[in-house]
Order: sequence, then structure tokens, then C-alpha cells
Amino acid sequence: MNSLRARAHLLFGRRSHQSLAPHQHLSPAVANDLVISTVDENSGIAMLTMNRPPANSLSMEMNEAICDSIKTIEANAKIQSVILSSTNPKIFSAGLDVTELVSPDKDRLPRFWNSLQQVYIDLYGSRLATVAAIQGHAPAAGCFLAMACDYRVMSAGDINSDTKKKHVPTIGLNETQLGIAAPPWMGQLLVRTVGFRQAELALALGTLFPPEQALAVGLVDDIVPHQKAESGEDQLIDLLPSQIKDQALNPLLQRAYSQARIYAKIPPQARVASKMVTREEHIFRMIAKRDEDTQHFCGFVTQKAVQKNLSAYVEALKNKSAKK
Ligand SMILES: CCCCCC/C=C\CC(=O)SCCNC(=O)CCNC(=O)[C@H](O)C(C)(C)COP(=O)(O)OP(=O)(O)OC[C@H]1O[C@@H](n2cnc3c(N)ncnc32)[C@H](O)[C@@H]1OP(=O)(O)O
Repeated sequence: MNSLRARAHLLFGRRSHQSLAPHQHLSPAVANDLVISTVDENSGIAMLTMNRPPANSLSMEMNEAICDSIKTIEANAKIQSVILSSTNPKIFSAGLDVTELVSPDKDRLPRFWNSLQQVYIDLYGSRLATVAAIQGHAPAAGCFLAMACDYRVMSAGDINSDTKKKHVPTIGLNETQLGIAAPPWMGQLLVRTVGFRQAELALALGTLFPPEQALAVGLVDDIVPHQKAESGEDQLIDLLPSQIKDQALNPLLQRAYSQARIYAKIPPQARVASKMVTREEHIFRMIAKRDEDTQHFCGFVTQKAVQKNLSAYVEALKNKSAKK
């Protein structure tokens, strides 16, 4: 137990009270292209905006960029909360970049998987309070990103004012629809979020939940109707990267920001210790089985039948997009 506590300190307690970053008031957007980080030391809130067009799918480089951004923000002791968002108004993250899975390079595949495992460790185990602003679709590993946060707000959907077409985002672990299965640590996150029976059903069927249903099963904590707010939190505009600067009155981001503020006001030591209570064992269990998990993933994905399913899925995605 002592070693668990020591390791927990490494995971959750690291740098929480030391300032490793130079003192700064409000930083301009720091972009490494794939992920844009902004911080506001006054409010203690940061924003991590995923920016990998067209779908924020998770390639190895995207996973690494997410981890780098989390670490950079964590190194600033003045920051207590982070909002995870997307520059794409219709897609939070489309999950793993499926092109990483089809006819994979045998040296890259385990490194790719390790990069996703690291996102889980760094995001689920972050000392920061994490709020997912789920504006658009969040299938599979996109749902995982949201579940690894502390709080999830989701857009109720939107009607395009020109075409009058309704956009309703969905969220869930839809892996079985692709002929693959979520790894145990990801599936268990769903169990932890929505409870055993709902998770068992949703995992087997690959259910993608629209916002109302996601709220009903507890997959998200709040849904936000799209009507533009008249006014909002002034400080939010400073946090927004240039790509989404016009979103200051977006009600979803407003709601995520106010939740991030609530978290930022809780004494961090108490907040982090309480997070440890629910998360440390889960993280350590995964770390202990990390190599086994990688071997299983590589063995599973490279099976002939699985490759056939994945190729067909990628083809269907491309055809769908080409028909637009
Ligand atoms: C032991 C085995 C363990 C296995 C590991 C399990 C863990 C995680 C699994 C995954 O995460 S697999 C990925 C699952 N993701 C999906 O099934 C989502 C696929 N995408 C969609 O359903 C749709 O794109 C969308 C997200 C609902 C958005 O729809 P929309 O109509 O707005 O956009 P599209 O035209 O479909 O797509 C735009 C553009 O993005 C490309 N794209 C979409 N998703 C992905 C992806 N996951 N990876 C790579 N690329 C993706 C799509 O091909 C289009 O590209 P272009 O053709 O326009 O270049």
C-alpha cells in the first residue's frame, strides 16, 4: 500500500505545488499544430484544444501532442483546471486514426498503442480537474478521451441555419461495430461511468448515444442546448485559440468554463486526493499489464479477419465522405 501511495504521489501529486513554468499572467495560444494550449493564471484555468483536421482522430503524433500539452499545463502550479475541446464544431474526436490500424507497420503499431496508453495514464491520472466540452461526435477512443476527464458537458445538437439540417452528436464505445473490442482498461472506464449493466449492453452492441440518452445513462454530466448566450464569462474569450475565437458565446464552452471554475476553487490537495481514491487502483492495474495489453492489441489487430473488417470500415468511411 505504501508503494501504491508513493506511486500515486508520482501520478497525482507531481509538481502540484511547484511552479516550473516562468510566471505568466495570460499566455497566448501555444500551438504544436495538433493540440493548442492556452492558460490563464488568474482564473487557474487552461484550455487544451484538439486541432487535427478533419476529425481529430488519434494518430501516434496526436496522442503524443495531447500528453505533451497535459504535462506542460501541469507544470504550471497556478493552473488547476483544464477544458478539453475541439476546433471542429461537429467532431470532438473520431477516435483512433483507423489508418494506423490497417496494414500497420510492425514497429510503429506497438509504439502507437503505447502512445494511447500514455494518454490514459496522463489524462485519467492528471492532477488537473479536467472538463470535456463535447461539441460534436465522440466515438470509440473519442468517448474514451471524454470518459478520462472529470466532467463531461455535451452539446444537445444544432440546426444548420442555411440547410436546416439537424446535427446531433453521438458518443459511445462503438468498437464492436468495427469488428474490434475496446481494451479492458477502456471498457472498464465505461463500467465506472455508466454502471455494469448499461456498459455491458453498450459494449456488446457498440452503442453510440445521442445527447439525451448519454445524459440518461450517465455517460455525460450535462447537455447544453445550442442557443447562443447573450452574455457570458468574459475571461473565456482570452482562453480561446484564434481558430475558435468567435466561440466566446458558445453555450457549451460557457458551461464547460463555469464547471472548470468550480473545480479551480476547490483546495487542490483535497481535490487531487479525492481523485486518487477513485482512480489510482485502476491506473496501476493498467500499468502493471501494459506490455501484455500491447501484445494483445498488436496480435488482435493484425489478425487476417480483423484486418478485413477494418479495411472495409475505412473504405466505407472514405466512400461516405466522397459522396458528400
Ligand atoms: C484489442 C483491440 C483493441 C482495439 C482498439 C480499440 C480502441 C479504440 C478504437 C477506435 O477508436 S477505432 C475508431 C473508431 N471511430 C469511428 O468509428 C468513427 C469513424 N468516423 C465516423 O463515424 C464519422 O467520421 C464521424 C466521426 C461521425 C463524423 O462524421 P462526418 O460525416 O462529420 O465526417 P466524415 O465525412 O465521416 O469524416 C470526415 C473525414 O474524417 C475522416 N475520418 C473520420 N473518422 C476517422 C477515423 N477514426 N480515423 C481516420 N479518419 C477518419 C474521414 O475519412 C473523412 O476524411 P476524408 O475522406 O474527407 O479525407
